[in-house]
Order: sequence, then structure tokens, then C-alpha cells
Amino acid sequence: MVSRTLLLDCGNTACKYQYGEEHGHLDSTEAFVQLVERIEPEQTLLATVSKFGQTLGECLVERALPHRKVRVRPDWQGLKLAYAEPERLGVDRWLTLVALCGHPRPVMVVDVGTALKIDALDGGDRHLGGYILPGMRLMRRALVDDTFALPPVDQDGALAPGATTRDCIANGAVLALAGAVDKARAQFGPTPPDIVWTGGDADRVRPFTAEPGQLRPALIFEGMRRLMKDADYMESLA
Ligand SMILES: Nc1ncnc2c1ncn2[C@@H]1O[C@H](COP(=O)(O)OP(=O)(O)O)[C@@H](O)[C@H]1O
Ligand SMILES: CC(C)(COP(=O)(O)O)[C@@H](O)C(=O)NCCC(=O)O
Ligand SMILES: [K+]
Repeated sequence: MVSRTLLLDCGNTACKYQYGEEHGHLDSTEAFVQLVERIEPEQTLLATVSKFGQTLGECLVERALPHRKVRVRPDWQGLKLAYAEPERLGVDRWLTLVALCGHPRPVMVVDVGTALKIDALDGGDRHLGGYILPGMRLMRRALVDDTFALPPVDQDGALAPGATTRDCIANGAVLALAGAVDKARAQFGPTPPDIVWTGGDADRVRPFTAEPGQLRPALIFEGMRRLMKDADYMESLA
């Protein structure tokens, strides 16, 4: 069943899909319609935190294509969420925790997308809370939008102090995000957690942190595949 299920992970910048061995990005509803007409999935599992993802959900309804939308379940398989209102946690964040559930040591996930999200588990499937920061592009764009003199910057950054405006901006974002990740690690208790990285911009930050950790680009899909194996959970979405 999993192999004939189309998995969609719609973030605020990019909508990613997996279908068996195939994966890619979808940047329009037309591209989405072409995809489903070509592959004819048995069903679609949609995880979205974006308007575009919501539109794809409507598109599936209009075409009467079988689909389910991932919802946060506060007590999934003993995964205890730190939020008093668990349903407020972004499904993308929850899916990274689902993927890491059962990790035998404290572990911190760093998801570098539109926003940079940090969440940690204590090694016993208890969520210790997290952080939400502007991601790489948002951080740079905020400077352009709210100043008169600062230009848009596209180049990759590094940790060294800049000697041009562009380098100062590019490297400032790297410094802020890599620094935040290093600082966050110390907030999750006396045992420094393992680090797992995901998100489209992970490799723009990861090389500049103290601990390289592990890169798992498809972590959200790993979470979705785990949920697919849980018939009760899938049933609860129907
Ligand atoms: N094919 C691609 N399309 C869009 N963004 C991409 C692509 N490949 C890498 N990226 C990078 O990934 C970032 C988005 O990361 P992602 O984790 O998908 O964010 P979100 O889940 O918030 O949409 C972009 O800012 C861009 O730098
Ligand atoms: C924090 C987010 C905007 C991140 O979105 P993304 O960077 O993946 O596009 C998303 O996880 C979200 O809408 N969360 C709901 C609020 C929360 O998690 O507390
Ligand atoms: K995301």
C-alpha cells in the first residue's frame, strides 16, 4: 500500500513529494494534477503547514481522489509532546519527532526550511520543546525589506567576518543560525543530544556548527511512512 501512496510534504517554501522511488518538488497545482494523472496513486497522504498544501487538499477533494491529511495526535505511540495544546504544533515538526521516536539517546532535530525549527526528545520519547527561528532566506530578506541600503544577497555564507556588505549579510545569517543551533543543544539537559538535520537548507548551516550530526533529508517522509504502518492512526484520519 505504501508504495502506491503519494506522500506530500508542503512547507511554506516548497512542496515535496515521494512516490515509491520517485521524489521531487511541486511548484503549481498544474504540476500536481499532471503528477496524479501520470502515476494514478491509490491514495495520497498530505502533510501541510502551507496555503499551497491546503489548495492541493482541495484539489484532491474536487477530483474525488482518496486522501488523508496528517494530524498531530497527542499520544502517538507514547510520544509525549511538550505543548499543553499539542494540536498547535506544526505537523512538519511532529513528523520529525515521529521519525525519531524510539531513538535511544537524547536527540535534537534541526529542520532548516522557511523557518529553522529545533525540537528535542529526551531519549524516552518525551518532547522537551523547541525553537522557531527565521530560516536562511527569511533572515536575509528581513534585512532587505526593513532597511534602505541593504541589497538582496544570494550567495552562500560562511562564519568569517565579512568585509563587504554582501559578505556581512550572508555570513551574519550563518552565524546566527549555526550559533543558535550550538546554543540550543545546551538547553536540553546535561547530556548533549545527538543531532539530526533535515530541511532544504540544512547544508547551508550544518558545516558551521560544532557537531556535524546526521543528515536525513527525507526525515518528514520517514515519519509519514511510520504513520502509514499504524492502522489505528490511519483509521483515525478517515
Ligand atoms: N528544488 C528546490 N525547490 C525549492 N527550494 C529548494 C530546492 N532545493 C533546495 N531548496 C532549498 O530549500 C529551501 C526550502 O527548504 P524546505 O525544507 O523545503 O522548506 P519548507 O519546508 O519550509 O518549504 C529553499 O529556501 C531552498 O534554499
Ligand atoms: C513553524 C512553521 C511555520 C515552520 O514551517 P516551515 O518552515 O516548515 O515552512 C510550522 O511548523 C508551523 O506552522 N507550526 C505551527 C506552530 C508551531 O509549531 O508551534
Ligand atoms: K517543512
